[in-house]
Amino acid sequence: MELTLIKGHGSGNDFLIINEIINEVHLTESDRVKLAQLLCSRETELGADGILFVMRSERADGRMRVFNADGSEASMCGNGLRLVARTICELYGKNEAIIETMKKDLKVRKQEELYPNVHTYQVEISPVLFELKVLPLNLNKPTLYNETIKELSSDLKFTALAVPNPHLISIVGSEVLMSDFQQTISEKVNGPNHLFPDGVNVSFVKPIQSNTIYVRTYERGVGFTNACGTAMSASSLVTCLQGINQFEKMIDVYNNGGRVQCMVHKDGEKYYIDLIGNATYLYEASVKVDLEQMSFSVISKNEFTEQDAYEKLQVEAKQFINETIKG
Ligand SMILES: N[C@H](CCC[C@H](N)C(=O)O)C(=O)O
Repeated sequence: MELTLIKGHGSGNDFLIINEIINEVHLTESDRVKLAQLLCSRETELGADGILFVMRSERADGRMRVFNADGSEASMCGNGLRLVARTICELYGKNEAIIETMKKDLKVRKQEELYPNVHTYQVEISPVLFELKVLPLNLNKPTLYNETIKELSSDLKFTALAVPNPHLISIVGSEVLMSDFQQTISEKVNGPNHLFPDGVNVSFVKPIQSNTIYVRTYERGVGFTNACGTAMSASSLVTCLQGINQFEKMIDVYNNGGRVQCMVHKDGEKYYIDLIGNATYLYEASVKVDLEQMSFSVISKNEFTEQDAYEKLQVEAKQFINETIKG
């Protein structure tokens, strides 16, 4: 089959966007799994953290399905949703839209630029669920809020939540952040294990100053990524619950791929988060794919020029991280 796709990124979390609305290909479930495994491999000319399939929706402006590099499907993807928001808004000439995702239809909209000449979108991260059976996390309790998990560590405290993809979050100091502890426990909970049978995204969060945090995430189905949008949103919420940051105030979230902003809202007993960040296109490519042979070739590639503007944001973010955390 022949496909055109766009490679883009949100905070350096990179995706291949396959727009099924304009491609008019018919993809089966197994095609999607194979496309993710084949095209996302970093050994190939493309390579990415995941694939975003943009589809028509019967009730919303568009629909997103996200597959991790290992072929597993995720219920949600914050950085990816910004790219899908851009794709749908530009396709239909809109400034805001509703995107159907696996668990919920979510509001998205074009936003003021986060940095000069950086395409910026705001996406809704919701629902937020704390019940461990939703993640799932097999512990003998209904929720886990700032508590230890004895199988992982005797002193680090974790909070587990689904937004609605599953996250395990710990607020840590520089020493733990610099150690290889995150990798060790992330590999454990993402391999065959009884605690998290479906795996989990693991984030370590370092508060930097008022309304400013740094988040590093080991993603389920991928490994360490530059950033994870749902993880940064869930982490922002956890810092608000712990009184480190405030609800309804903009939080700057630094990550290894740059910076985003999160605002955490409390609506009665429910929480939701606005995630604001870049939706940057890198190139458009036409590819010829043979899923039986699991091979592909790139027929043409046209670069966008907008990455130059994003790199300036990235340089500033890196400098800030080096001075405040690693310094
Ligand atoms: N690895 C994640 C999906 C991708 C989420 C992400 N990259 C984001 O920006 O939210 C999972 O299996 O739940």
